Amino acid sequence: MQKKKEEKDDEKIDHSPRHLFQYPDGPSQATFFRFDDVEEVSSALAEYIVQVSNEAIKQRGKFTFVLSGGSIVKALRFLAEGPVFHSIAWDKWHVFWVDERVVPLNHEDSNYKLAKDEFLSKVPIPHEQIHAIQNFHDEKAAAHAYESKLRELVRKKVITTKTAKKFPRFDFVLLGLGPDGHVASLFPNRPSLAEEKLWVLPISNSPKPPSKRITMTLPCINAAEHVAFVALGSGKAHVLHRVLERPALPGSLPAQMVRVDDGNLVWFADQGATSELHLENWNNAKQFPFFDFKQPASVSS
Ligand SMILES: O=C(O)[C@H](O)[C@@H](O)[C@H](O)[C@H](O)COP(=O)(O)O
Repeated sequence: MQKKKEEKDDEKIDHSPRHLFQYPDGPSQATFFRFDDVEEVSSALAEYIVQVSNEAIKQRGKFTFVLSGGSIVKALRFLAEGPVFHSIAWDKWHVFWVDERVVPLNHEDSNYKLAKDEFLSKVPIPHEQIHAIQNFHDEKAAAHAYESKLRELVRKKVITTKTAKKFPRFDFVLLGLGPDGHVASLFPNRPSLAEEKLWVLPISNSPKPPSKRITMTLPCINAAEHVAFVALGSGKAHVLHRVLERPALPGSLPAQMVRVDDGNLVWFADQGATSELHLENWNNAKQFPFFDFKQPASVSS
């Protein structure tokens, strides 16, 4: 009888993708979506992005979308396919990067090149609305130049800001999860995690190659309207368990420091990535009907 009940509870957790997850050591909350495999995650992520994009375009005629590097860029492929592709007003999109490596934009290590090959070359976003981080072979100059560019786009009202805080408010930031808990190019136990004023920082000694990088700062990420983490595959299982279920020492897990100030933090993960989570302890998770995945995306006017 007891076993049957447990099986039933498990089933409820496994098959419902919507849970309101509360971080272990504070009031900050995130919505957690769990799916069977990468295909399902990619399709749900595409629908989520469509919904956020259409809403932003309806409200202010633009959508500001911030990309990461890493394996998750491939998960954007459903945006460039079928009815989803046709439901997006691509000419209203502005694309940014949360981090970049100091290599030429056509180099194999470039996050811009990865995004171009996997996604941007398949969708009609006007070239001048793709705001790559130009690197000049010097991470300090590049970080400074990108922050100036973002500030100029705030003045031109392409990017909004929060009135009380002086940080850009991007509509959507997409983040990958590093095996050591890093996010963007913000690595564990580094002074860059404590930055409070700057929007973009140079990184000179990244433990993940290449060592020279440029990254948005935590307050810049946390000021966004929607931040989505994507964790795929069993290689992310242990770090996902640490980030979601174990309070960490300050600075030791940058991903745990992503706490969206006044917006939505959402996790998308597959079975492999969630295999070390103790979902049976998530019984307090409430159903959170943030949006209905089954609704067809509407074309915005
Ligand atoms: O430029 C980068 O290196 C990234 O922006 C970085 O933060 C990445 O998203 C994670 O390291 C996850 O990468 P994988 O998904 O490839 O493990």
